[in-house]
Amino acid sequence: MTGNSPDLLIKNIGVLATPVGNCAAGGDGQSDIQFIENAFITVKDGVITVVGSAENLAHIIPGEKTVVIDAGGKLVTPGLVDSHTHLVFSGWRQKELSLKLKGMKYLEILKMGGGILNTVRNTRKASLDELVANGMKSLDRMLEHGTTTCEAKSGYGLNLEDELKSLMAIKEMDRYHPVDVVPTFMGAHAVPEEYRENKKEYLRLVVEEMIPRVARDKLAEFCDVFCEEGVFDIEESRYILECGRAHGLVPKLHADEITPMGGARLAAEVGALSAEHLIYATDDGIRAMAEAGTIAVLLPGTSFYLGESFARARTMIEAGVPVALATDFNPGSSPTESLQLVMNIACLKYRMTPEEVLTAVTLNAAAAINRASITGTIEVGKLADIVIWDAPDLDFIFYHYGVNLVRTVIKKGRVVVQKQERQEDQNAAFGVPH
Ligand SMILES: N=CN[C@@H](CCC(=O)O)C(=O)O
Ligand SMILES: [Zn+2]
Repeated sequence: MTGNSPDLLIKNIGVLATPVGNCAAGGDGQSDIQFIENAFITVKDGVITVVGSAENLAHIIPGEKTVVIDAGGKLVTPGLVDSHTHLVFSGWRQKELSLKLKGMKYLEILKMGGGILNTVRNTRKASLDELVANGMKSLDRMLEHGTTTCEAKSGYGLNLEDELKSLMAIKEMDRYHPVDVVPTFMGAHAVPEEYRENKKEYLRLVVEEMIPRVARDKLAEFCDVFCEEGVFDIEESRYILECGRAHGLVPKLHADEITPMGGARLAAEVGALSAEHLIYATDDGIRAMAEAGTIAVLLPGTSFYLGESFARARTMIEAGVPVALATDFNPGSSPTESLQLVMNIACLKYRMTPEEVLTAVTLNAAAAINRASITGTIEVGKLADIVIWDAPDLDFIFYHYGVNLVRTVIKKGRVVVQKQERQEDQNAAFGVPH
């Protein structure tokens, strides 16, 4: 009897909101959300076994060991998926803020040897353990804000040894932290200072030494390149991504972030799973992505933080490109772990609806890192990655902004975040003299 009873029962869900399916949703499909009122969920061995509405709850027989969570009539969604982060680094860059306020541009700071190159100097000096400790702290913050899976890029090592160290740090974090961490190799994040006069030689190092080693040691699933003016141009980016693919690394691309370079089209041409940023993607690039089925990973927090324009999310959705949203968490252009904040910015600045945003941070984000068959929706057979919000409905989390509205986070069926609830009676007692 106990053998068949669920490990976890979440009951009294006011409204359960989830996309459905295992594939990225574009066009009208981006706003297809299933809403179930008065819902419950059961979980066994970390996997969702039943999603039902209250009238069927009587059929569920909890065992002695079943953990029962009362969702208190609140909103429940899938755990959030952050599909673009630069999680592994040492040293924050708060000094750049005053430069930015004086009008200095992101690429100017990089050209002076600051920006990414500043972080490279600090990351090279850091030990593996230090990188893991820094990353774990940020993963804690992500989890508190509802993120249950994230992607993480290397790219602050920029030599064989330190790129491997960064990817090993990701592996360690994935092993020890409840958040699942999916690794991307990004040795082509910048040209390191020692190769400034000899970029060709750095390209050779990436292609002939780093990629084969990363692939051999199974340290990454994806290969990403910063395709940008003064960093890697279109043909250099194509060369690196094709070499990565030949070694089994799926292409991704930082495309058209600060300069319109034709990155969106390149991503489509090389069969990239996703193109990221896309602030200056052209109509032609967007069409090419729609035809190729490339997912757009948009990063509105970065536009907000750099004072740049906002990507044309509505044009992309209307063209049928599936849109995902991510933090771009990094120490320079987007120092935030909160996907919730990004959801708010996307709603208000991209004019994406709450339904479109929910798909963008769950199903589409999972698809952008090849995880849509196991997470990103609340459906039988998927991992029990679930958030209970201190909110009565989906609209509320877009309306009440700038605060953390997560109440409970469940990862693979285990409660990993539980906020202290204010008791009704405590509320009632408020203002009563002692
Ligand atoms: N644009 C390139 N890489 C990061 C920024 C990294 C940094 O500034 O340290 C991004 O995606 O925004
Ligand atoms: Zn990035």
